[in-house]
Amino acid sequence: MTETLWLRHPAVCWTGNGANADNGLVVEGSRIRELVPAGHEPSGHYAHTFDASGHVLLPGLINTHHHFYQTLTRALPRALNKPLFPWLESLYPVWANLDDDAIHAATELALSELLLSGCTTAADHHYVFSQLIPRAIDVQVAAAKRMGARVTLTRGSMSFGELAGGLPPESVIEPEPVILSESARLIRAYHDPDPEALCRIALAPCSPFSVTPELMRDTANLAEEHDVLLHTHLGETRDETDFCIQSHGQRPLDYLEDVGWLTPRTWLAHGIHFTDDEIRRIADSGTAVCHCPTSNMLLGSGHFRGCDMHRAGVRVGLGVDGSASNDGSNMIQEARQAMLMQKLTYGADQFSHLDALALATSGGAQLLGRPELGQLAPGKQADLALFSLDEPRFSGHADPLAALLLCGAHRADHVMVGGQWKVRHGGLVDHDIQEIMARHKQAAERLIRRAAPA
Ligand SMILES: Nc1nc2[nH]c(O)nc2c(=O)[nH]1
Repeated sequence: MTETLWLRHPAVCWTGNGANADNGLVVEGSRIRELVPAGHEPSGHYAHTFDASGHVLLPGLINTHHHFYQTLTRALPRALNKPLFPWLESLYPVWANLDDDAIHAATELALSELLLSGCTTAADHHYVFSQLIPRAIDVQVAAAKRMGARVTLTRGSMSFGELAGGLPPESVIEPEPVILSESARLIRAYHDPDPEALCRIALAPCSPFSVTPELMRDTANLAEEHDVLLHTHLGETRDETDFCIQSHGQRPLDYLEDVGWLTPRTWLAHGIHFTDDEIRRIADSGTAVCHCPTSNMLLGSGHFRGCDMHRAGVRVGLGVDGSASNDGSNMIQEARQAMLMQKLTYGADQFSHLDALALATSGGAQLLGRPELGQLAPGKQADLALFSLDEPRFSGHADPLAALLLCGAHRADHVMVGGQWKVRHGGLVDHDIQEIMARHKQAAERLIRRAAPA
């Protein structure tokens, strides 16, 4: 018989769907078997119990946009206080020196940081390939497997170099036939469509200023052929809009439609600079958008129109973005940032802590095509995060769920992925975080040493 575990007596259990689980829930194997309402006990047998008292129990958080490798270039002086284009131009030459060890270390570190913040599923956008790392995604697959988090690894790409009028230097662009054949190889090797999947692959040409329209079209066809998702940066800055008009003769959304990407297969990162009519077209097409509040503030990219998107019916999720423009990978903090940013943009009564939690859970599950994640309900995957409120920052609170975001929770106490504990008592179960940090720090130092002076 599969192991059964009753997580009982949480301070609050937020299921994300209105169902009552005041007395916790029962996990059987990799799934949730039943929710236990107030005053009830589980209806069937359970072999073990877990005392969740004093904890807020949530669905595992879902991060829908990251660049794990950027954890190696956090708070880098040459990139500070710059908007997107100069920021990227200062970092491309550093990222050109990434190697397999660096990618492995960054993937482990980023996933550790995410798990410790209550995140159980993460989408990574890796778009830097060079002769040093022709097979970066294979390295990420191995590292993610070691960490045990659920991932969607996107095969990113850059093909539109500065000689042809794009933004990135030639050192980080690849020939398009290589991008396409590698994308197909990775899907065949690693994409798992099973609802229990720990690893999926999606295709992600980087941005309108770093790939050609031809690559966008060919990638859309490939995604259709293999039934995988599409991801790209769009609508992030005014510079990007100006670039699109000058280089492609179109606003970013027209460009997206023209290359065959305005479809439910696509989720966009950022999505800030859209008109009302463009938001309506995004909603009508079923295209989804990932909001990255901290990065948008740090790079001064603009105000995400979350409430307008919601009213129009756009599917919206949350992402920490890369750790060179955040510079952390903390999903519960990112939910707080989303709440604050939307309140600032629309008014205090227009976006609540519950709206932010929905973005960070069921919103993300929808973006990544994972209906079995993002909510607590019988049959869903047992991906859970438990936060202790036994910290000075929460002392005196009246509402545990509101306190989580208002008082600034930053660390999960226990985290489960597919029925397996990955974090217990605020620490990784299967790994030594000090060892992961030591390897990561060495890789970051090596990378900076190799880079030419700014
Ligand atoms: N926030 C970010 N935006 C981007 N656009 C692009 O082409 N690359 C990036 C990136 O790394 N971060």
